[in-house]
Amino acid sequence: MSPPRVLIYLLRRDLRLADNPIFNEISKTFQQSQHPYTHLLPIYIFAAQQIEVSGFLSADSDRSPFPEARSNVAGFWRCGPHRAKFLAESVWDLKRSLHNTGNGLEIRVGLAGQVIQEILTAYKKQSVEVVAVWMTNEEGVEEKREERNVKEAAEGAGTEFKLWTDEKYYVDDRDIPFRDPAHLPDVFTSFRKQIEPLRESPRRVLPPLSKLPPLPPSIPSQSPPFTIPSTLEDIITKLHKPLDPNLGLSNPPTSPTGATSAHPFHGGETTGQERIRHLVTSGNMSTYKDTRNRMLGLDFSTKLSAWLALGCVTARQIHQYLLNFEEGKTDLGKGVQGYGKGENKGTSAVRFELLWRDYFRLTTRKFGSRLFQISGLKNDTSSSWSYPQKDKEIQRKVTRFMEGTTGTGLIDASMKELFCTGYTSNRARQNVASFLAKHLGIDWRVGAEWYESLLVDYDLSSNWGNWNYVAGVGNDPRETRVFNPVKQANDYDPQGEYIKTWVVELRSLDDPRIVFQPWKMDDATKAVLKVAGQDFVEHPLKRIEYHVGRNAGRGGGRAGGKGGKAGGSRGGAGAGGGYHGRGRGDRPRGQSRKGKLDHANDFIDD
Ligand SMILES: Cc1cc2nc3c(=O)[nH]c(=O)nc-3n(C[C@H](O)[C@H](O)[C@H](O)COP(=O)(O)OP(=O)(O)OC[C@H]3O[C@@H](n4cnc5c(N)ncnc54)[C@H](O)[C@@H]3O)c2cc1C
Repeated sequence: MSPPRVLIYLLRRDLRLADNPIFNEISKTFQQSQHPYTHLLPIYIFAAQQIEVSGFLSADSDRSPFPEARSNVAGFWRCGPHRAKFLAESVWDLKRSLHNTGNGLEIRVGLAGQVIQEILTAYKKQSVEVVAVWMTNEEGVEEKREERNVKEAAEGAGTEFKLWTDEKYYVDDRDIPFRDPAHLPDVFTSFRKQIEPLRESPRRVLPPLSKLPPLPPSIPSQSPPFTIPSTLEDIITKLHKPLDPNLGLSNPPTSPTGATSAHPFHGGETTGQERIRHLVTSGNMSTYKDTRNRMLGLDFSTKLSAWLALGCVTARQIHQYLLNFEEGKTDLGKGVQGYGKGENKGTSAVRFELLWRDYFRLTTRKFGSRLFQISGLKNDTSSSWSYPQKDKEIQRKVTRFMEGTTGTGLIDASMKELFCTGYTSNRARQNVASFLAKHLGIDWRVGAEWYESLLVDYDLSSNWGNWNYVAGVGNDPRETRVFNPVKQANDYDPQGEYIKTWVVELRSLDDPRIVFQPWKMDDATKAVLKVAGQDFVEHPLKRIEYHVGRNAGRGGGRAGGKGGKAGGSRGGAGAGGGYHGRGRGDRPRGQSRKGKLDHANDFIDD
């Protein structure tokens, strides 16, 4: 038998078998009679700079050689519990799938360059030839450094290195109409127009894999002081171990009875594929345009973001499912509204949003480290942001923001939901980001870092790009845009159902206007609700000037008594006479005294 020739594939955010350019190539070449390599070693590394790995220490007395994986500005854990779990599940799902193909996946912790170097050194000692190290590229300063480090490690050992373009985006890199990232338009609409028609833009998904080479006969083990456990449950436990469950908050939100997660999903390619199929067969792809701005429930939006972020599914796979449905090419979705009838407004809107994701990724490529600077992509040094590090009062505000006790209902509900579940809707995210940056004037990066820590779907470009955008230092052409979270709650949560789900103290209120701004409740109501003395009713961080008119909520929100009666007491629609007339709050839609309000139904768009 000829000696093994090993190919190492370092997996990153490409955690899938299907539509994966590297696995596709490996499978193709393995069919040939002359194999360029005899064995394949897929490796996933929990990257110590981004995920705290001290939970993997072999003994309690061991010390991690790596600094804690905390964020730059506010010092939060960079990968909080929700994403850590989803990521571990995704890695494990791939391990299982690879195992079923006769291969497998090795899990390591550390810094990618070092881990690869150690493996190459160990193989050298055993006289095992490693023919190449392959990995896919990512945007981002750290990600690029990681690529350079792995390249150096490989080439230093005399091994070929190849950086592949992952094909997980909607428009393939080869089809973007410019090569130089500097040519990316600074306004999304201009970019979109270069790409349209969107339905024609994606490439076809890659063919299914046949066979993959086996794992090498010997595999160097994880270097001390770490040990990799052998079950998914243990991996999740180790990832969670260093994280204080309260994440540093003295009054962390707790999941209220009856509040269910909008994102109860497990990570991995298998569940990602199931989710896409569910969206097609339930008709939710077709109704997406009408439901996407909702905030409660499983299916108002696709919830595909976390799978997309880790590359468990690709945007063009989603597109392919949509095409098949629109053209009636498979039975999936047969009988559902829109089946076989071409693109509809729902499927078109999904494509539109997937292009936003591409756009933010290209923005990272264009602007590099400016994405993380307070002056943002615009290099705007004119705003004076408050820095929590320098001021106890600002720190207190940030804590209340994170705990969801600001006194603005929509913001508080979203922050509590985020903490408890790792997810909150796009509508809520826009309001939260605008509230922190524009209403509180606090360093927006603190919010971006809190999201990085907590979001199950955290994605470098989508997160930092959106925060830049909403904070007014990114590529939103409407510079002065400010979201009014009271108006937004009235428009998108007219009965206050979403807010009441997460701000449990408000559940018995029947006046949505008080739910939107609980600090407006009268003393009697505070007493009934047992909230007297609490910050969110006594000391709102912001008293936002917006009065909900008599027809509260387009969906028929009820206007209760001025004091916001609790639990079935007096105060039905219109009772008490609060909020009559066209006062300041009844300005034409989309306008406020200070800056411009967003337009009610807009996408994050042109
Ligand atoms: C302040 C802020 C931070 C955000 N951080 C992230 C993040 O870390 N990761 C992330 O994936 N998205 C982020 N988004 C974008 C968006 O909120 C989420 O993609 C979306 O809410 C995820 O839910 P969904 O999959 O149901 O989205 P859907 O509404 O079903 O959209 C379909 C897909 O399109 C993409 N998409 C939709 N809206 C956007 C957008 N505005 N920007 C980029 N891609 C988009 C996502 O991949 C999403 O899965 C952020 C938005 C804001 C305002």
